[in-house]
Amino acid sequence: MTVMEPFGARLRRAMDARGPLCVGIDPHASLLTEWGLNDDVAGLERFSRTVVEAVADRVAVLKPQSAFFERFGSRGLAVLERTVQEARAAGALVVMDAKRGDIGSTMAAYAEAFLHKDAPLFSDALTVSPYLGYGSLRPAVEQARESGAGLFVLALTSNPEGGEVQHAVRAGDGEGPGRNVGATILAHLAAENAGEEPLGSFGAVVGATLGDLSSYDLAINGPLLAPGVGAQGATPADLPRVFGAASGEVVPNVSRGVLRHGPDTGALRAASDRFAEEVRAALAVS
Ligand SMILES: O=C(O)c1cc(=O)[nH]c(=O)n1[C@@H]1O[C@H](COP(=O)(O)O)[C@@H](O)[C@H]1O
Repeated sequence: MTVMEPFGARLRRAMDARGPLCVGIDPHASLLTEWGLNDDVAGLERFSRTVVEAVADRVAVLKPQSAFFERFGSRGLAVLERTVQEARAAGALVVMDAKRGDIGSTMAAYAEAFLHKDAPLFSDALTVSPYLGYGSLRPAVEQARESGAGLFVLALTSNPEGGEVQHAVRAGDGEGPGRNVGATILAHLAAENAGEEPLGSFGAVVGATLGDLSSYDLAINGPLLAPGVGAQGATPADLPRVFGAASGEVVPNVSRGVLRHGPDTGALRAASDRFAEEVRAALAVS
């Protein structure tokens, strides 16, 4: 049996070859309508195929948002399976954005669904929520290691409501004041990725919308998925200010900012290329 190279190594190579941009496949009902498609399974399939055709051969990562597929039940999930397979076949890494999180024994089943090498929805990485406690993600970490896959763990999310959980300060552990929950998640990830080269497989989600993050230790030796560029108001030029010395590990995600240019594949490609170029210029480490 061939064992797949770890996700972190595959991602590093893809980022170096293609640039770090991640394009989200988020088939909102409103976008289907804007594209002249019906809000049904056929519309969903055309939308997703078009995005894959337009950009899967040029961006490092595609991130389908599972909710927009689950909306259509089993037929929507069948479209999601094909989308993942076609995107991977075209050379993109796929991050399944399903934000799963549960008690450990149930988490093992979620991990099997998305990260077991024989799973119909096998993806290169999965977004997960650590808010049942980081340790509840252990089975997903183990499954990812076994499959050469990765995780993106919600640490500091892009939405304004996230702070009430993620900025909460834990009681001190006897060695000084406690740190906030987001920082604790980052510390767990740094431990997970320790010693991995060229990059660990266990990434954090850190919103590009959050402004100066210099009070956080973002050096987790893993990728930082940064949603919020485009429709949520962040720009590629903001990235160095937000991520500082960790900018080289940032995978900025743009969904609606690219998708609103469809349904023409050329226009989608051009929009993705523009973001890719702006990101590359902004993150160029001198
Ligand atoms: O995990 C994510 O991808 C995610 C985390 C986060 O903190 N904020 C966030 O917007 N996302 C996702 O990133 C995408 C952002 O989409 P746009 O705002 O259209 O670019 C959506 O699929 C969100 O679900």
